[in-house]
Parts: sequence; structure tokens; C-alpha cells
Amino acid sequence: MYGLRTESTFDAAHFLTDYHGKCENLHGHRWRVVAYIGVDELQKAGNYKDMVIDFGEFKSALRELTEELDHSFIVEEGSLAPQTLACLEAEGFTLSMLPFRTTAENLARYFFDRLSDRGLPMSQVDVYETPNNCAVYRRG
Ligand SMILES: Nc1nc2c(c(=O)[nH]1)N=C([C@H](O)[C@H](O)COP(=O)(O)OP(=O)(O)OP(=O)(O)O)CN2
Ligand SMILES: [Zn+2]
Repeated sequence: MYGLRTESTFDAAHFLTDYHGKCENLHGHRWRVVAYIGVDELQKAGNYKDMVIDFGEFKSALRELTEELDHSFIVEEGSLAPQTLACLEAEGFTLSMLPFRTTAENLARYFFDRLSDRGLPMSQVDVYETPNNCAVYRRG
């Protein structure tokens, strides 16, 4: 199997719903997302001959997704009262609403699925919440 790996980071705020500990409070991370694709065969002809895909295409796809979340407050849908959301928006804060608890595990699966939806042959995504702690999602 041949593989490519690229990575991107984003800064955002979040809190964990129904979590008992310090992470129930609003706090921030510089999340580091490392994405891997894998194929059995390289491209056979043309501009991308003997490549998995162009590094530039892979890098841009991941960056577009991390840019969507960068410098935002990532909120699990249903975790804040509508009035709270309205006040935050009225203050001009950027909210990123996601339909899951914002764990590193779920974010890894989120990036895996969003990149797969773009037609990339994903094999794994790692999401680091801190330099030492990383969640891995892989399939196939
Ligand atoms: N398996 C998981 N465990 C935890 C997650 C997670 O996504 N998956 N997330 C959190 C919190 O978001 C928290 O921010 C992380 O806390 P912690 O590991 O304590 O990180 P710190 O930056 O505070 O690390 P220090 O070692 O204290 O500097 C919790 N667990
Ligand atoms: Zn956290």
C-alpha cells in the first residue's frame, strides 16, 4: 500500500457536555489534525503518474476543513440554551455547531468523513488535543 500524510492545525474553544472534570468548562486548544490516505496502486499516467494524488490537493482539502473551525467556538448542538447562542452571536462570536460531543475521537471521525466525502481514499485521521494526547480514527 502507498500512503500520503498531511497535517493542519486550528485554534478553537469548546467544552465537553456532561463531563465531570475541568473540561466541562469552556477552554481552548490548538488542535492538530494529521490525515492519511492509502491506495494499492499509483496513478498510471498523466500529470499525477506515479503519485497517490497531488500533495497540494490533499493539503488544501484538509486546510479548508480546519479553516472552517479556526478561531471559533465549537458547540455541540443542543448543549447550550437558544438564548445563550443568541447572546454569543449578538456579541459577534463565531460559533461552529457540530452534531456530536466534541471529543478528539469524534473530531477525528468528522475529518475522516468530510475528507472521504471529497473522494479522498482516507485510511486514518489523528486528532491531537495536546502535544501528548491524540485520538485515532481509521477504517478499512
Ligand atoms: N478520550 C478523551 N479524553 C478526553 C478528551 C477527549 O476528547 N477524548 N477531552 C478532554 C478535554 O477536552 C480536555 O481539554 C483535555 O484535558 P487534558 O487531557 O487534561 O488536557 P490539558 O491540556 O489540561 O493537559 P495537562 O496535562 O493538564 O496540561 C479530556 N479527556
Ligand atoms: Zn478540551
